[in-house]
Amino acid sequence: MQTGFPIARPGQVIGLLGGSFDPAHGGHVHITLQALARLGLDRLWWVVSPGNPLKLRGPAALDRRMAEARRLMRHPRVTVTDVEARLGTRHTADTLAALRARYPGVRFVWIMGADNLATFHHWDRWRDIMEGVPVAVLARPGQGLAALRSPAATIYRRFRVAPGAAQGLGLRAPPAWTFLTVPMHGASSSAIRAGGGWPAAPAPTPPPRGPAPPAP
Ligand SMILES: Nc1ncnc2c1ncn2[C@@H]1O[C@H](COP(=O)(O)OP(=O)(O)OP(=O)(O)O)[C@@H](O)[C@H]1O
Ligand SMILES: O=C(O)c1ccc[n+]([C@@H]2O[C@H](COP(=O)([O-])O)[C@@H](O)[C@H]2O)c1
Repeated sequence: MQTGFPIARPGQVIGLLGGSFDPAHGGHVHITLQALARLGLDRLWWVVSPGNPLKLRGPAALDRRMAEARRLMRHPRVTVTDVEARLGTRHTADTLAALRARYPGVRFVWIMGADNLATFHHWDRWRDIMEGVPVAVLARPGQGLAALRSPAATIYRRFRVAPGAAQGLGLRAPPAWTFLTVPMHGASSSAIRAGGGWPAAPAPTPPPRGPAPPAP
């Protein structure tokens, strides 16, 4: 099992799929395999977040999410990592800056689902992210239009890379982003949580029973 900081060599192209993974599911595996096939990556890391800075509700414990992600995602070119907890970063702009400093010469590509492109302009220093690393966006059911009409997509329209050229995305100078209309997978962590597959927190303990009410 991988522990500590993952290994990467200068010149390698590493895809970063950041997420809460609360819990990991088939949609994450699906876009990972699509990204590996379509983006010319040497490796892909699942960057399991200590907690999305925009989400009010805290996720399940990091150890638990890591263990479940590692159980689900088994591939020789994929590493599940808690680098953000190790680096002490939460915002993606900080994570990318810290990774670039720690891994000189490694080329990182930020990977996300279409729902995140739609709200990308709310992220902290989102333009620094766009201008710091190439970005790959993968289709997600019901999210395509909002993503492609989003402020981020509109402002960076000129820098969009055609899907046919996406194999070389990681070698391009940013800003450079692509939208891959891959076959879609409908899984989401929120649906799993809502279905009771992964309770957000231990079930509340019922209040202690008091004495039985007096008989009427
Ligand atoms: N089914 C999917 N198709 C495409 N992208 C996905 C899919 N599921 C997750 N992603 C992407 O994977 C990354 C991590 O997702 P995350 O861990 O938040 O899971 P989620 O299912 O989106 O969670 P939630 O439902 O709680 O928002 C995000 O960039 C998200 O857009
Ligand atoms: O940096 C930000 O402002 C920011 C805002 C929202 C989401 N993110 C990152 O986006 C990734 C996907 O988040 P999530 O919770 O949708 O899985 C994860 O790595 C988050 O840390 C980052």
